[in-house]
Amino acid sequence: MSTKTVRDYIRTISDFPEPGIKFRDVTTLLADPRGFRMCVDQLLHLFTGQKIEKVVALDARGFILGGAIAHQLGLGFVPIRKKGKLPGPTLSQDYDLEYGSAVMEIHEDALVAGERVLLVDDLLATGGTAEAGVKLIERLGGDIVGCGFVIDLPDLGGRARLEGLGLRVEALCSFEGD
Ligand SMILES: O=P(O)(O)OC[C@H]1O[C@H](OP(=O)(O)OP(=O)(O)O)[C@H](O)[C@@H]1O
Ligand SMILES: Nc1ncnc2[nH]cnc12
Repeated sequence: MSTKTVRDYIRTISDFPEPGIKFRDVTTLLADPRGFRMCVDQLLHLFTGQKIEKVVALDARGFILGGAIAHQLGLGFVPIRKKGKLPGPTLSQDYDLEYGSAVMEIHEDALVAGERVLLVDDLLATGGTAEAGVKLIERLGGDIVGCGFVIDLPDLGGRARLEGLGLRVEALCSFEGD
């Protein structure tokens, strides 16, 4: 019987997209039927018993997980997209990345004030992307139940940043000190 964990399915590629970055690649996790199911089931399990009304996920890798989680919970899904991709009226939020900076957007009518939201992405590094998502959700009046990630890179400070905002942060595995 296989004892592979979610972490075991993740591939590391050095010097992508820039020299010095160790890219933690979830495509190898998602391509494996057991790996994909395992990570969706484990994320769901972490939030069992919580009242969640919408699943919001971050462009682009977060959509794969967020869509599967929303489907499994029978909930609606809301995308937070990189600038210029959403067709309707949007709110925008600047953010910094481990390698660059960008703008995220959400449709103005994507959430009802007070709606209880689970925020999902594949990976937490500096937390800049997730914090932009948090700000957009909160600007629409959303109430964030928690933030779920497959991978945490704690050395980059994202978990501390989100927890400093009073948010519950859950990740299935971490890579640190290497
Ligand atoms: O915690 P941070 O330092 O903000 O980094 C984490 C973000 O970086 C990656 O997305 P990326 O911007 O590479 O976009 P992609 O999902 O479209 O590949 C990852 O999927 C997270 O969204
Ligand atoms: N090291 C990393 N690997 C994969 N995605 C990332 N997003 C930000 N940092 C990353």
